[in-house]
Amino acid sequence: MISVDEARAKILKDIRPVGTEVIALSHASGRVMANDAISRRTQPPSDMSAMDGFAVKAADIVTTPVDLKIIGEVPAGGGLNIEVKAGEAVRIFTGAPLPRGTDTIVIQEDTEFTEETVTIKEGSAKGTYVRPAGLDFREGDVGLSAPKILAPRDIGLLASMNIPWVTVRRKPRIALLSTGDELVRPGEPLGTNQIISSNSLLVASIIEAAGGEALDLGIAKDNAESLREKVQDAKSADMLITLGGASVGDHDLIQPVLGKEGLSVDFWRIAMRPGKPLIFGSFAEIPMLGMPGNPVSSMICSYLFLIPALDVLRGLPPRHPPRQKAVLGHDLKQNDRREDYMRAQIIGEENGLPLVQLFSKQDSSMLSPLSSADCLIVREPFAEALVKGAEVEMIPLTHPYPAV
Ligand SMILES: Nc1nc2c(c(=O)[nH]1)N[C@H]1C(S)=C(S)[C@@H](COP(=O)(O)OP(=O)(O)OC[C@H]3O[C@@H](n4cnc5c(N)ncnc54)[C@H](O)[C@@H]3O)O[C@H]1N2
Ligand code: MOO
Repeated sequence: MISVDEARAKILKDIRPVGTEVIALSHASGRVMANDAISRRTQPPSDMSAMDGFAVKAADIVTTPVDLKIIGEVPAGGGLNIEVKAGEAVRIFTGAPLPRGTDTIVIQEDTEFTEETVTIKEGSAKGTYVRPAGLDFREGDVGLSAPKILAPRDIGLLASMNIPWVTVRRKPRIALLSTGDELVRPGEPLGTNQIISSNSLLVASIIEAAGGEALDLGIAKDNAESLREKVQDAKSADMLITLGGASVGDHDLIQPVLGKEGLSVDFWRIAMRPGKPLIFGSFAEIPMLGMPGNPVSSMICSYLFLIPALDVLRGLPPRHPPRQKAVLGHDLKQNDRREDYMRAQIIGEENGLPLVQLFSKQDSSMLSPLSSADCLIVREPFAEALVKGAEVEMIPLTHPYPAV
């Protein structure tokens, strides 16, 4: 058995970013921009007013009150081709360009005005409420550097830079193949002793949350023909994930059957719990993760290995699940040789840290405690027994890692 860190390094070493595509900016939120964004315009394009009021010369309003002659009006998007002279002012609105000769805005609340004349009641320093040309960015500026996951505010910036199309990484296509005679899809007729294939939807949801596209290849029966037939559709994907059949039982067919179909195994079995029988290799020249069938095992393997693999496929640096300190709400016995990822709830706070309580049952088949867990408590191999109040490492099951 290899360690979790070795497994992660081996998986990430073999994965390469997928290709790019050009898409409309309106569809680019959450996608990974693959080329730097260079601004196609200057913003603001000229000196602009930040307020509704009057454009004046600062030199005219050093002493107040003072009366100025109104010689015109300029709205946002408008323009006034005149030169403002001493003793003159222009009615102006937010977002409008400053007329030539003016350098300061007086907000209308600080004035009294008729059609012809404005009385400036309070002076303001030169440049007040003026947004100078290029305040935000200039044509030719690198607005955003690639690679970058485009957030809604980035979409706003690119739009303002007049970039209607962006080059992004394709969404990595991840084929998901469930295996097992006992499995049926949710909502389908259920035979005696059959269960629902929950893993494929669970893992597909993680893939979607982490920026990929899941291709559900369905459920292969526990026989060679069914597995061989169903796995063919994986060949158009960027990565294959099999669910179940990874262990040593007579019906665990992933290695014996796919081995004859070109599966080359890099490693099998990790010193971790749950997730021990994870297989990593390549199938039809695409990376393949053979996840254990127990639902919690496939979720934790996805969290530790699949999400970073998706990062690399998307051309991003791979993330580690975020870790933080927590305080144990009870004693905990020593650990064996497998690194343990234990489901727990946050029940309060102690010394400024979350106080955690592990679920009494840690069976890797159990989805109810997984669903109500707030975090995973990580225990190193051979960790010593701990008493209530001891510090432990925890992985919160929340953002910024995709919440699962
Ligand atoms: N003799 C040994 N037996 C087992 C070992 C071992 O080392 N020696 N490892 C155990 C561990 S740990 C795990 S984890 C499981 C993994 O087994 P497989 O990957 O072969 O998975 P299956 O046997 O196919 O299924 C295990 C369990 O999960 C259920 N399952 C499978 N697929 C799904 C699905 N898509 N949705 C929901 N549930 C699923 C399946 O019905 C089984 O109950 O092996 C241990 N055994
Ligand atoms: O290692 Mo298995 O994944 O515990 O149940």
